[in-house]
Amino acid sequence: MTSIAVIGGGSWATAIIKILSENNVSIRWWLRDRAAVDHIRKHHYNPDYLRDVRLSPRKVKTFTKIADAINGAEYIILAIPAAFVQEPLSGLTPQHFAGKRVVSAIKGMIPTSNCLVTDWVEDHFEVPISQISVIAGPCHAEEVALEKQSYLTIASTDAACAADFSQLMSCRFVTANPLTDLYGVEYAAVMKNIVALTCGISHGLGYGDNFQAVLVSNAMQEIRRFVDAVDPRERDLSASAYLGDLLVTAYSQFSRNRTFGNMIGRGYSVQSAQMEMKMIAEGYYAVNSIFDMNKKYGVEMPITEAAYKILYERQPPAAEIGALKRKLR
Ligand SMILES: NC(=O)C1=CN([C@@H]2O[C@H](COP(=O)(O)OP(=O)(O)OC[C@H]3O[C@@H](n4cnc5c(N)ncnc54)[C@H](OP(=O)(O)O)[C@@H]3O)[C@@H](O)[C@H]2O)C=CC1
Ligand SMILES: O=C(CO)COP(=O)(O)O
Repeated sequence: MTSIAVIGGGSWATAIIKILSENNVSIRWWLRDRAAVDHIRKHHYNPDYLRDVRLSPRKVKTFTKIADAINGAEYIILAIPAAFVQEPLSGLTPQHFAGKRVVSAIKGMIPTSNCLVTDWVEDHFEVPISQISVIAGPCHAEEVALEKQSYLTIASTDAACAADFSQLMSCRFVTANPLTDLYGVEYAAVMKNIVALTCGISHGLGYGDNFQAVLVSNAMQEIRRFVDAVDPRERDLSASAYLGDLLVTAYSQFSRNRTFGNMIGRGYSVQSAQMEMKMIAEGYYAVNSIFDMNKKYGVEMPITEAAYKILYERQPPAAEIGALKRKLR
């Protein structure tokens, strides 16, 4: 039986636990909310996210201290939005991570340093990069809860590491495939959130499917330019880890980033949209990180720039999407 610590109590953590529970695993789940822990111990479902997902008390144990959750675990899965992942892990040291594999389920960047979560884990906790992987691919927690057929990609620089964890993340309704393009997959996952957010803004402004199709096609080219500049290597961006993830997030009713953008397009301020949404839209933070990073690379990125001007320079969405409109082909 494989022992796996899951860090984070939101929708994606809950969905990942549902997938893993289909296999021969023992799950050590850390949530920051004491009341949620008590509730799960008593009622065997998460009171705040995906309430329909039943949690096996035999397989899933909850913890209020991270060090206890990761004690004895072979894998540590991080499933907290990137903007908030540092604080709960701040009491941990490289010793806590020694000999363990780390999996990032996070599609975001550490905002204070603009670094990928996997780079942060490697630097901060001295985990060899070959022992780190990411969970990627087009997969919404809500559809996992409904057991709708889904596909994931597990990316690691080490093929065996990716293959091993792919097995654990495959079940009746999920097929997980390994890939060795760790950085390409991770950057693409961060950037698709920016695109979904911009799709949402356009939709909120009244733009239709015709416009969105062109926006998404241009976005794929923007992702290619940026990823090639940051981590040049042969990769097939039409694979589901890249294009598939972009499509699901840009078009799905479940997308947090699209929903957030839609509110901005309809006139909400960033703060009021964040307050109204019960979940976190990673894209808001990603816009700032990627925009900032690109000062070094100088890649042509009209979509990210438009999103940055709207979200961080408070430029009117209608004017910025209007200007973007003239740059799309
Ligand atoms: N949802 C999905 O379908 C997918 C999500 N992802 C990625 O998974 C990651 C997690 O997202 P998701 O589960 O959807 O997010 P949710 O908004 O559903 O949950 C956020 C989680 O983060 C916790 N959190 C918020 N602020 C803090 C904080 N300051 N300190 C500690 N914990 C905090 C929340 O705790 P609390 O409940 O106590 O507020 C909650 O457990 C993101 O990077 C996202 O991009 C990837 C693929 C699919
Ligand atoms: O990454 C995700 C699905 O693959 C979740 O992000 P969204 O909720 O914004 O689509």
